[in-house]
Amino acid sequence: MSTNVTFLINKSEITAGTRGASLGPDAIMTAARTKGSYLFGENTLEQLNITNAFLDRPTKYPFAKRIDGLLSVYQELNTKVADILNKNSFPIILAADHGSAGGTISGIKSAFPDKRIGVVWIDAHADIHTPYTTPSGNMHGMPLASVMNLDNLECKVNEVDPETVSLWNELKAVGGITQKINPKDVVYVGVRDTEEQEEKIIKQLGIKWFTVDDVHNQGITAIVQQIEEQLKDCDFVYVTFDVDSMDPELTSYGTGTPVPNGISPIEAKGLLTALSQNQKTVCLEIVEVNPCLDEKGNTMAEVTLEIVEAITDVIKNRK
Ligand SMILES: NC(=[NH2+])NCCC[C@H](N)C(=O)O
Repeated sequence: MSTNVTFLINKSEITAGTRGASLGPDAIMTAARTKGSYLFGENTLEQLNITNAFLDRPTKYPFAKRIDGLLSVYQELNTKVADILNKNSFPIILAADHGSAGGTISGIKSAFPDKRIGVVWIDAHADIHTPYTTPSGNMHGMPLASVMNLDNLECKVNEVDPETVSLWNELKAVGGITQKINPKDVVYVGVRDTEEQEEKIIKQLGIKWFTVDDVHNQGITAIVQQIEEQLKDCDFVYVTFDVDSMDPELTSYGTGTPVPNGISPIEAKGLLTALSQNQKTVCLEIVEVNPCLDEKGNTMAEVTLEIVEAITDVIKNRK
């Protein structure tokens, strides 16, 4: 028996600060067509509603930009991801920006409310801000805090209005369970661009963090072993891959918030294929390809496609 894969395309790019990530999933599909790959025709493909019209009017929430739109994205993802999992299919989400990852996690938790879910967060950024601590107001910096039910008031720098607070609390409650993830069940890989408010809470919560140097020095096998050890008490694992975890010099600047000195595309592929082999892994997400910013044509999407092809192959051949 092989595992069935469902690609879920989410083109809402309302949580990043730069424009164009909504074209990321299409850029990956274009890379596939150029290459003559039928990856997206051979597997089930579903689309989420697009909320990008929120970008065409001002947002009312400076410390949680377009949180009203993101709430509907979370709600839809919560239902869709749970549905795919309940049909025994494996969701691979190709999303525009990272802000929606909290909606994906809500969907996993809704499908398995009594199970403990681990998260592998492969990214240049920690994405653990809250409206109280954000330097930018961009919601793609907050998904992890939303699923761990964090406010981080200790590091508060923003005076947040009551309407934003109420939307933030609604966002955290999507799916009915407010704390979906235990901080001990989160592992960072490649994170290297954080703010002080984030560093404080990461330390306080004791979140496991593998740096780019750890990946270079210890190698993929050792890192994956330690990730699995850290998540050994989890029933299921969600892996999310922000392409800005990779070194822009070895890929391209085709992503909204590139950061120098990342992991290599070979390391990324090794990491993701190894994590896909883990039977506990039930959902993968790939985010932040932005072809509008790509100085090398469609390179970021091409590099990403190779990784998507490799993980799909591993998952489909899983027993
Ligand atoms: N997934 C990402 N690209 N996140 C970027 C976040 C950048 C910064 N920490 C912020 O909150 O604005």
